Amino acid sequence: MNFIDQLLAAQQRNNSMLCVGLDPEPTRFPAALKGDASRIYDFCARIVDATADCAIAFKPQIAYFAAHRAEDQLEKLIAHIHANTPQVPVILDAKRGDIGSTAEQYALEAFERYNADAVTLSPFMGFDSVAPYLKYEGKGAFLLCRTSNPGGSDLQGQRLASVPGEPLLYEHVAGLAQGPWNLNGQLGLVVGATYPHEIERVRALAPTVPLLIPGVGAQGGDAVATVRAGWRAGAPIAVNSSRAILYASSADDFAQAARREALRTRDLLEAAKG
Ligand SMILES: O=C(O)c1cc(=O)[nH]c(=O)n1[C@@H]1O[C@H](COP(=O)(O)O)[C@@H](O)[C@H]1O
Repeated sequence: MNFIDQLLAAQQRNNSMLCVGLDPEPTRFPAALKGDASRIYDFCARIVDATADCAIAFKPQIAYFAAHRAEDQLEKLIAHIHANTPQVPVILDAKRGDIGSTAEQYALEAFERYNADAVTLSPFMGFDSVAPYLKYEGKGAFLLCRTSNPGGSDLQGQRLASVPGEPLLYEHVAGLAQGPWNLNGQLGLVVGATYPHEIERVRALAPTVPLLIPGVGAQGGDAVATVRAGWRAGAPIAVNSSRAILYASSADDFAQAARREALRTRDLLEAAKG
């Protein structure tokens, strides 16, 4: 099954557009695990197991593992998800972007070392920096388009006078992902939940690609406005929340609290479909 079909199947099975972000910070772990980077896998596996039936995807952020020399725990975690929850795909949030020869190594890392189903990429270096990922049949790649942070507009909001129609940079990226760059039909776009107007614009320019939409929860994005702007039947959206779910409780009941917050967010997103 290719990545987009995996997303559609998980969305249907779990009635969910919620992507559970796995951004483990040992200093925020509950007392029994607190400060212990060797317990990153244990913490994340508990979250995965508690939210597996209400997620469209899991999104581990690689920096939270690499910073703690915990790449082996990330490998083990993704293997755990595939073994126990094969119906929920894994998006490796690595935001890679480099010349083709280096991109080949990054693609190998994402899809063979970690066995992720999709990866996040920066499109800043152009098509030849994205192409190596597209050689992996069935794997997905999300291009940063209009990111959730305020500084995203510094570059993404600039107008391209030399491109027909003079689009803003993020609009141009959306058009490339919907059209000429989408060689294997597996490209998606990242658009922040903090900018619903821009989600709507991206959806108009890229009506069929999947959208990864981070920014609900800790960043304060509007879940209802996000779904209204981005959801269309047949074009999946994965709305990510990380810290609000992971750290819903700092006590021993952290996994149950994560589940409650995941269910609450999942239901809010579903209700907004109208
Ligand atoms: O690519 C991403 O996932 C991403 C893009 C973006 O525009 N904004 C954004 O916050 N993210 C990631 O989404 C997650 C958001 O985490 P919370 O703010 O804790 O929900 C982090 O892992 C970010 O790195």
